[in-house]
Amino acid sequence: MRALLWFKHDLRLDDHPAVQAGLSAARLLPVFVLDPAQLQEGEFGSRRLGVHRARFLLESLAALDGALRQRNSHLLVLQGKAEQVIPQLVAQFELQQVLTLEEIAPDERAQLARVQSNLGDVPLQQAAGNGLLRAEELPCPSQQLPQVYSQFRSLIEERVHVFQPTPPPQRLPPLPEGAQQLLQALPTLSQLGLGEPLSVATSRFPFSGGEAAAQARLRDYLWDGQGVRQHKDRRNGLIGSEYSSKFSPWLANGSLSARRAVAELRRHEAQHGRNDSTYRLWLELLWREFFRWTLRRHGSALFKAGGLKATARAPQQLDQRFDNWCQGRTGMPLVDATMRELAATGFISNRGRQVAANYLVNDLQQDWRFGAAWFEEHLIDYDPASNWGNWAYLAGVSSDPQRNRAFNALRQAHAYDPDATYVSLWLPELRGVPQHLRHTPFLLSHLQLDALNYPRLEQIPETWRPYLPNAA
Ligand SMILES: Cc1cc2nc3c(=O)[nH]c(=O)nc-3n(C[C@H](O)[C@H](O)[C@H](O)COP(=O)(O)OP(=O)(O)OC[C@H]3O[C@@H](n4cnc5c(N)ncnc54)[C@H](O)[C@@H]3O)c2cc1C
Repeated sequence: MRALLWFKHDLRLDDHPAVQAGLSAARLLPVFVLDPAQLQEGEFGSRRLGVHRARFLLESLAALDGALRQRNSHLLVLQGKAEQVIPQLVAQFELQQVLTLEEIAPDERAQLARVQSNLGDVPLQQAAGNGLLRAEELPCPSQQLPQVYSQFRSLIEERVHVFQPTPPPQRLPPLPEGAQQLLQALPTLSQLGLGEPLSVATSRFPFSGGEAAAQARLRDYLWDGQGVRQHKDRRNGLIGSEYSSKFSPWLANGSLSARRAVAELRRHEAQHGRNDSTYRLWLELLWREFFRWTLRRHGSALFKAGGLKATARAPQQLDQRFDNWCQGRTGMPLVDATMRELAATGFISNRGRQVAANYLVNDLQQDWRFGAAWFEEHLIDYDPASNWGNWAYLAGVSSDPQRNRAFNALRQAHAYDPDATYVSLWLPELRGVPQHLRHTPFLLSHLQLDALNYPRLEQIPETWRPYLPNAA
């Protein structure tokens, strides 16, 4: 058998069913297709792929190519539309099968269908591989899974799941004759029209793309540094590399298998004992799983203004306040610091995401989908199910029955950034303001704010009154 191995959001050799399926091929052509359309503005005015994730992606592809080279193979990276590129390669090298992992998001599924249609009689074999649970491992048909996280979790936890990921192969079949000639250097960010990412001295975790970096972080968080044992207490942190696992960018592009992560977590628990923190990490990974099954079930409905609730009335306006939010210039320091960190580094904490998203939807009353699309462009760990699922949840249009999830942003600021260290890090213009006023610069006079070149809040919400400094 001569096969094409099509990598998409699964940039690894470990625990990869399509890689395993390709091992018996006489010739195997590993391919990744980069679609330049991802770099153009979409429906909501943002790109689907921004500079930070593109950097991470290019590093991940280089690492995958390196790993393949060590095993007698190569990665062919081509730009174009998969529905044209894949069938063309199949015809050119007389391949008999295309192996890949299945997709769960509607656009990606539609693309798989187009590829299959253009392949004609050549089968496109899709294996499950980026989630934790396969459909046959669920306790009920997927359409009957509970639509509320707590119930989903309880149901999944009724059974003990043992994950036994397959290790990476030692060697892969050779490329088809002549395929070497198509190999070319990866494009640079500039060639993709993205410029270069800003170099940020205060950047938190030094994320680098690729499977080896993912495995190193897994090792460090679970074994060497054992950060996992404090996960519960630290998970609301805003600064630094150790407040959470930082697995998400590798999980999102598939450099890390979720099943491998959980298998290692179980191994850690077997050796060092289970505690609230190790359990908490499992619960976080179950959130990811929950949103994956939600996306599978509801498909494109998740991307609609009303989300999964046909009758819900999510705000649908869009005005200057949205641009201010994107630029980190709303006048609410915690939100602004979060948005500036996102633009500068491509990563923000879960707490930061919640506060910023909530503020856009509930305080600024803007259309949540534009916020989700902005995150899509900027997050290095962007994942359709987790991003749009979390946004819909916060906008009150998910399958969760609770409608109003409004946060008090000022209360959050005092609770999670009590010394204003985080806002001082990302908002240099506030460093000269007395510390007790750094979360409330809107209490300063017009003259003072103008001198700082920091925006003024339109209005101080009534609910913030109890959290204003006494001096005000
Ligand atoms: C508005 C909003 C948008 C988000 N967009 C994304 C996204 O595009 N991609 C993404 O991976 N996560 C997203 N999240 C979820 C969460 O913020 C990140 O997964 C987490 O901050 C990543 O850091 P970590 O790997 O250190 O997480 P940890 O706290 O160490 O958790 C471990 C893993 O569990 C999963 N996880 C944890 N929390 C969640 C959650 N709430 N939803 C889904 N999975 C979770 C992730 O895979 C994460 O890597 C979003 C959250 C919000 C509120």
